[in-house]
Amino acid sequence: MQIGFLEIKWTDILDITLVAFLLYYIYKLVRGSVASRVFMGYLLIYLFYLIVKAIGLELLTRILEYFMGVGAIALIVLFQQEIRRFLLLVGKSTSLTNNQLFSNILGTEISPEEKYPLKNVIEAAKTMSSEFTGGIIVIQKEDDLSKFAESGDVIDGVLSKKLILSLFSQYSLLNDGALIINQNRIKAAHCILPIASNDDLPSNYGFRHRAALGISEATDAAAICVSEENGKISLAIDGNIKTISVTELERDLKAYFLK
Ligand SMILES: Nc1ncnc2c1ncn2[C@@H]1O[C@H](COP(=O)(O)OP(=O)(O)OP(=O)(O)O)[C@@H](O)[C@H]1O
Repeated sequence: MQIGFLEIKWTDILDITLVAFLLYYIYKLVRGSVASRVFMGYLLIYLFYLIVKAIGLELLTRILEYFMGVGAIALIVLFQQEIRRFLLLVGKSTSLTNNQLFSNILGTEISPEEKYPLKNVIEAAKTMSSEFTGGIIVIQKEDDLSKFAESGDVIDGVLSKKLILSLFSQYSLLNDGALIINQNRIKAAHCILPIASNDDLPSNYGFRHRAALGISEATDAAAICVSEENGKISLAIDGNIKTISVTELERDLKAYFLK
């Protein structure tokens, strides 16, 4: 195909489409985190490098080339969480056990409702909210959370509303920190989560909310945060946190885990 003086082959269109998808997925993964600013910074330097190269400023081109060479390694270190999530995403969508046919043959099929028994968690959050009991409940998705579970106390008990409420009760020695849930088991309580680096958060979001946001930035887990101060429920997913009603909590958790 000829557009003006440009000759465009079908491979060029395929190339541009694939790059656009790649950039879109990278943007989706880093959106809202500090990594997104680093990514934008690197992109701007790269654009500057292209301009400098086109103009023919050789010394500056060389310096920028060296800088970007080292920068690429720095980016891998900085983006290791995002790269992991990206690879998990790719692996997940091509995984044999996710395929209906293979699941039936292998007999490994578990319905999403069985895998993520959200009802107990939603009920517990509702009660905690009405009683102004503060707490963070982290629901594991694909990413392994054992590193965070190890920072707390092992529970490994069957998930139930009563157990969640007992662990967060004011008389519990484990009511500080976060609860980590994996499928139908409460893995650990009293866990320490990474604190979010995002500094555009509302002033009423203290360390509890920042910890909930932090785990959602670092992994694909969802974190429910109930405020001790005002009983409000917030939900952190994919590096975003918002204060929501119980009905919205149910809707959003189902959309995230069951679809
Ligand atoms: N890194 C962390 N990981 C897990 N939990 C944490 C972490 N940091 C703080 N918390 C929890 O948050 C509590 C302190 O909450 P803080 O009052 O600072 O937060 P907040 O977001 O204002 O919540 P609230 O609305 O409930 O007051 C601590 O007692 C602890 O249970």
